[in-house]
Amino acid sequence: MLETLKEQVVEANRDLPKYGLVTFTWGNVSGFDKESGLMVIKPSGVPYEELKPKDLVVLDLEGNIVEGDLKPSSDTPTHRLLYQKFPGIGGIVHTHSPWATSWAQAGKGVPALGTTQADYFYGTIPCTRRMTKEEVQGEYEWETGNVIVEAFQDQDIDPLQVPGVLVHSHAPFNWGKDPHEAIHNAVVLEEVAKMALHTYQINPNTEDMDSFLLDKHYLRKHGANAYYGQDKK
Ligand SMILES: O=C(CO)[C@@H](O)[C@H](O)COP(=O)(O)O
Repeated sequence: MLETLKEQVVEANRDLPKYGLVTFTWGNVSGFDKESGLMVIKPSGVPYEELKPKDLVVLDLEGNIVEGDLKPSSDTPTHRLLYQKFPGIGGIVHTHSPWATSWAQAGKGVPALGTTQADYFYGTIPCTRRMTKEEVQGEYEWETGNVIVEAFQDQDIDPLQVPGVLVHSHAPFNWGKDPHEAIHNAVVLEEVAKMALHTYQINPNTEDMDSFLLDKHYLRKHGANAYYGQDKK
C-alpha cells in the first residue's frame, strides 16, 4: 500500500545524508496520506543507504501499525501528533543538523534577519520551552510534539507559514506539503541558522529584518492566503 508515498519517504530519508543534515542515523522523515489517514515512516536505526520501501512502517494516527515488520522511528509519536494538529502538512523531517541544533540547545528561536529566511519562513523560527521532568520521564516523544504545538498556539504562529521549529535542548523538526518539501525546509533552516549565528558574530546588535521586506519576500513567494496551493478560506 501507499507505494508512491513510500518511494517519496525513502528518497527523502536518503536526502538527509545527501544534504549533510544527519550523522549516523540521527534523523527521520515521514509522509502522510490524507485520503487514507495513514502515515509512512522510516524504521528505527536503519542506515539510510540500506533503506527500501518494504522496510518502511505504515501507521494510523492513533499509532496502530498497519504494515511493516520493523520498529518505527523513535520519534513516531511526535510525527503522529503534528499530522493531527497541523492539518495540511504531508511530510515531516527531524534531524540533529548542527547549526539548527545549536540554536535549539541554546533555547533560542532563529530570528528572520534576511530575505533567505523570508522566502520560506514568515518570521522567527520558534524554539519550544524546556520540557518538564514529568514530560521527559513520561511519554517523551508524544510530549515533544505537545511542546511544539503549544509553542505555535501560544505565539499564534501558523505552522503552514513557519514550517519548522527548534525543540529546546534537542533539535529541529520541519514539515511541508510532502516529504520533499519538508526536506527542502530542513535544508533552509540549517542554512539560515548558520547565517544568523555568523551575522551576530559580525554585528551582535543586528536587528530583525523590516516587516515590509519580510512581507515582500514571503508573500511574493507564497501569497497572502496560499497554503500549499489551496486559498485559505
Ligand atoms: O532524536 C533522536 C534521539 O535523540 C532520534 O531522532 C534519533 O536520532 C533517530 O532515531 P530513529 O528515527 O532512528 O528511531
